[in-house]
Amino acid sequence: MIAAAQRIVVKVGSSSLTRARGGLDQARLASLVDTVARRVGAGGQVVLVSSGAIAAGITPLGLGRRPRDLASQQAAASVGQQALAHAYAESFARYALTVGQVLLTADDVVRRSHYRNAQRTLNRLLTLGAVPVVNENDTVATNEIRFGDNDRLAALVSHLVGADALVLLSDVDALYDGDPRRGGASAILEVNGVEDMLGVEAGSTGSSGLGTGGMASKVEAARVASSAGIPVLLTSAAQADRALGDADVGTAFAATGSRLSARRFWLAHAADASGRLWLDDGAVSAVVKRRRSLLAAGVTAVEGAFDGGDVVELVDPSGMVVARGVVAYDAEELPALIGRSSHQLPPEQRREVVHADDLVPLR
Ligand SMILES: Nc1ncnc2c1ncn2[C@@H]1O[C@H](COP(=O)(O)OP(=O)(O)O)[C@@H](O)[C@H]1O
Ligand SMILES: N[C@@H](CCC(=O)OP(=O)(O)O)C(=O)O
Repeated sequence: MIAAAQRIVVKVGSSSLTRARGGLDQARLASLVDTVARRVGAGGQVVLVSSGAIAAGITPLGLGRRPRDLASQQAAASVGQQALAHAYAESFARYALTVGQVLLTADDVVRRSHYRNAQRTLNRLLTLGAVPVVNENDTVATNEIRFGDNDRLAALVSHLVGADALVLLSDVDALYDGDPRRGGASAILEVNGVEDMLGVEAGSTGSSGLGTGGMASKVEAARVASSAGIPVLLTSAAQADRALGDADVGTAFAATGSRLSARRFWLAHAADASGRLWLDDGAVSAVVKRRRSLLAAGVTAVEGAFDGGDVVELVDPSGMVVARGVVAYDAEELPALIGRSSHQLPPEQRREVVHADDLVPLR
């Protein structure tokens, strides 16, 4: 799958680039660069999503360990990102390759107008033969608006650049059915759909204390990318060379959905939801299976303060999110309409609550 891909996004975690007590591990970074450069030399295009700014700033600032407070994390990222960019530039220069640093905030990927901006820059860097090195812009991101971990960022960037595959590199060689630190867990070689994930426990803390998100955020990123038609390979940075070749390593997540337009992908995965609509079983089946518009008759409850035109989540009677869409009414208007069929409503209130064109099922 990866061997045949032309444009790929490779995401590498903090734990794979930095030493246990912080500070960049130049040898591991150089080995990753060797792998990426080989691929680019063979005509492939690679976007590198690299974590490690905060971890790389720990030693130069004498912090001792990964800081917990936002201001120190921002300071560490400021120092560490600079070191990271410098190290990549020097290392890729061994292959006469130029790197372009792209620091994104969640807003740059989540707001549709900004999305196109980032897309244009990344595409141009790639066509000019440079290697874009992407990270979250941690120095200005606050807790409320930041991605926090780069797995989700990598999934969004994969869609943004129309990647043929996403490779997630960590310190563990595959997804296991339980945390491998506890022992007795078995590696999962392929994930072809949600049924392969039943019973899998993906922890949300990393082993090194340097990264964030753990395996849970990688599984979620793999779900986002694969459901939008992008296959994902999850393995360790130590196996990167084999992963980008044609060796069978790690866990392969098959593409489960088809490519979505930028707008539908944004609706499904990137946009912030301002509220929730609870659906009865009939409405769930109409929306998810038959791809119909959501009518007021199938809505049982409304949560949140939203205006018509905002994005909301549609949830089934058990509370599971089954779709997201752009709602046509303000939150205050809906209670008077829900549960009523169209012929019971005045003509001006007979429009769909969420039109099928503005709705993306998530199952
Ligand atoms: N089911 C699982 N399969 C594999 N690893 C798991 C699982 N659950 C928890 N983990 C832990 O997640 C860690 C990877 O997460 P993290 O340290 O955040 O990575 P990174 O810094 O590369 O983003 C692994 O080292 C492993 O200990
Ligand atoms: N933007 C942050 C990434 C945060 C992080 O640690 O992510 P990861 O190691 O991918 O779980 C940084 O560069 O430190």
